[in-house]
Amino acid sequence: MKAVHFGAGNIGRGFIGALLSKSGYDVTFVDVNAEVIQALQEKGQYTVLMAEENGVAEVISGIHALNSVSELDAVIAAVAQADVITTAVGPNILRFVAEPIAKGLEKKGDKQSLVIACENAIGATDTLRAYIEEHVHATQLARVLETTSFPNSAVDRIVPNQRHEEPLTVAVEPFFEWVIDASMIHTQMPKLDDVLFVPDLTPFIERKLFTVNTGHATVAYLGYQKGYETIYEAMQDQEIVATVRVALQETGYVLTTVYGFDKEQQNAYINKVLNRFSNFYVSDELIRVGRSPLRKLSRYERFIKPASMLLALGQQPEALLEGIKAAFQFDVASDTESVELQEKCKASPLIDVIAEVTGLSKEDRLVGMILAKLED
Ligand SMILES: NC(=O)c1ccc[n+]([C@@H]2O[C@H](COP(=O)([O-])OP(=O)(O)OC[C@H]3O[C@@H](n4cnc5c(N)ncnc54)[C@H](O)[C@@H]3O)[C@@H](O)[C@H]2O)c1
Ligand SMILES: O=P(O)(O)OC[C@@H](O)[C@@H](O)[C@H](O)[C@H](O)CO
Repeated sequence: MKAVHFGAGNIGRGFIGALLSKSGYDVTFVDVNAEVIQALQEKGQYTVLMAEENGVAEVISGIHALNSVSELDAVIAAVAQADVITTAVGPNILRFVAEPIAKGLEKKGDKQSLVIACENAIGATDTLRAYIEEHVHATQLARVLETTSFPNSAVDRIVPNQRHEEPLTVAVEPFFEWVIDASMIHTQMPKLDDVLFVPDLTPFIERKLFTVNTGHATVAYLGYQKGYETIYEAMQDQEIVATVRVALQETGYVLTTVYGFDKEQQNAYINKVLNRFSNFYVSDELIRVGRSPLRKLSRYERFIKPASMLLALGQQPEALLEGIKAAFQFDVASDTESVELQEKCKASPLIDVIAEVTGLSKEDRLVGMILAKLED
């Protein structure tokens, strides 16, 4: 069995590539980062460390790697031979990896394969599939779609930015969850150990995005305002913990009401998530967790979608608004989206910026509430 994984970064090496390898796949990483690719090519293996007391180290071996810029033909050939093609590059990068995937799928003949985007976004594989379809020749499209499944998925494991003496080593939290929408697989089911296949992904991805990621982003933005550097540090601040807890009660209300998740189980899930954020052995910079505020403040993302749903259910978002306010004020010179957001806020009336960034109309109640909060 062969797998090609685009994105040899934190989650690529620390979770998806490792799980594919442990499930018996011959894994080829594809990345634009020449240093990482060269190191993987030279060593053919790397270490995954569990970020916990006396955490074990696992060696992931037999790894191949290709540079997606200088070895494009080989990337396309690898995709053509792969049973499973995955990505963890960031939602904004999917458009760039679509072409080599499309060219590989064109070349594969009648081989069955799966393409799965492992990104923090609702319908990420749908997005990738749409880009891929733009690059597949019209005469090949029907065959490619017949022989390829494109299931959406949700991935959960905190893997911070980090530096080790051995640069390929990656420390990860022990917890992990990879959920795949089985109803979107019409080809042969893949062999993926420790993956949960579900008949409908929507509740799972929304529960993950609106609990883990809403909570994480709330801690990051509030923590950044208070001058902390890491999630762990911010989680020692009881004011922040209290706000994030209320924010997760707000999203929890949406999740239990709309998807029927059991209230007790949702509370246990929230507690577990907050414990994960408090892991002393994970040093996760607020700047990583808050990265790309324009994406995080967009219509179907971790703040605006649950806040809109809460309003539609007749409840008022309070703590979510605190997080949204802090996100609008996230001012980090190294983050291009943060810089763009701050420039927008200086150049245009706030109500226009809020409507543009959130994708809501200026008349929307939530826009008015965000404006009032920002002017508070
Ligand atoms: N780190 C986490 O805790 C975590 C957990 C769950 C999901 N995710 C999701 O996984 C995705 C990746 O996040 P990450 O934290 O691993 O980021 P990362 O920056 O560590 O890794 C992304 C990798 O993609 C590579 N890349 C960029 N452009 C590319 C291209 N055109 N072709 C091939 N590779 C390219 C980068 O060089 C980098 O190595 C994001 O969607 C993120 O939301 C991250
Ligand atoms: O990757 P992002 O930018 O969507 O969100 C930042 C973090 O919240 C995220 O990477 C988490 O660590 C991860 O989603 C945990 O599963």
